[in-house]
Amino acid sequence: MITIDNLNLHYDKTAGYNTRKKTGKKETSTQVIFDLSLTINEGEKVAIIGPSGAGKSSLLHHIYQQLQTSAALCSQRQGLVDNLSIYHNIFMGALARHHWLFNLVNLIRPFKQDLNDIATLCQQLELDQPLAKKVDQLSGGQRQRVALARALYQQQDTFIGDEPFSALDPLMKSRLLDTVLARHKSVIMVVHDRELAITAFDRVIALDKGRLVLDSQKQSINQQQITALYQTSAVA
Ligand SMILES: Nc1ncnc2c1ncn2[C@@H]1O[C@H](COP(=O)(O)OP(=O)(O)OP(=O)(O)O)[C@@H](O)[C@H]1O
Repeated sequence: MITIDNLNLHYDKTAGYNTRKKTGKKETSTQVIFDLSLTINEGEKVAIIGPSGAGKSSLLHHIYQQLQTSAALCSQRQGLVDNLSIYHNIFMGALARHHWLFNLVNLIRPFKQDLNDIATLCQQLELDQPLAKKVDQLSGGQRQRVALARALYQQQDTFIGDEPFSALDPLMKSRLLDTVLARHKSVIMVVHDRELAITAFDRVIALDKGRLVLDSQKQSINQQQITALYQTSAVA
């Protein structure tokens, strides 16, 4: 599904992420990923872990750039439109599936089918708020579930998530993760909860200071190695 070969990713203040080669001139950018090679096959459920600033979001951003229209992204930034309703924010996930005229009519006067589908989705995500409510009136955890619902409503085979449950309590986090895993063939997700990463995913990838330091299938994960990764980083 995706092959990354010796990736060196830089973050430039003006141009954002880029993969340019070193020129020898004075550097104006920061390198965030170093010599990273990785293959992720279709059907895999992969957790990306690592200490803060390790490069997890940068790697996820690069993966999404490669997959683009074939993957649904649920990023930390959410990108919700504050003065639109829950319904409208979630329906945006389906815009690419329909003709623009259908989208326009549906946004002005929602079709029953979409209203029902989105209401069902909200129930599954335990979001018990009126669909007409504007998202700027929601809590952090409710907003996170609207962003998650919008990504699920894209109905893609691949889900890419950057800690999409950070504002939720552990039990709800675990239930919603099960929903995301069940609804997608492939999942690549940054997960801050190490325990959850190890128990719920088939494969765990760890980054530290921009480098791939662990790539392990669930059955052969070395818990001590993961603990050490976070301890080393805390004292560094
Ligand atoms: N907008 C930005 N401007 C400058 N540097 C950035 C920017 N975004 C990321 N970086 C740099 O890239 C490095 C990796 O950041 P990234 O967000 O990928 O890490 P992360 O592992 O996802 O961290 P966290 O767990 O805290 O979200 C950081 O050290 C940071 O300094």
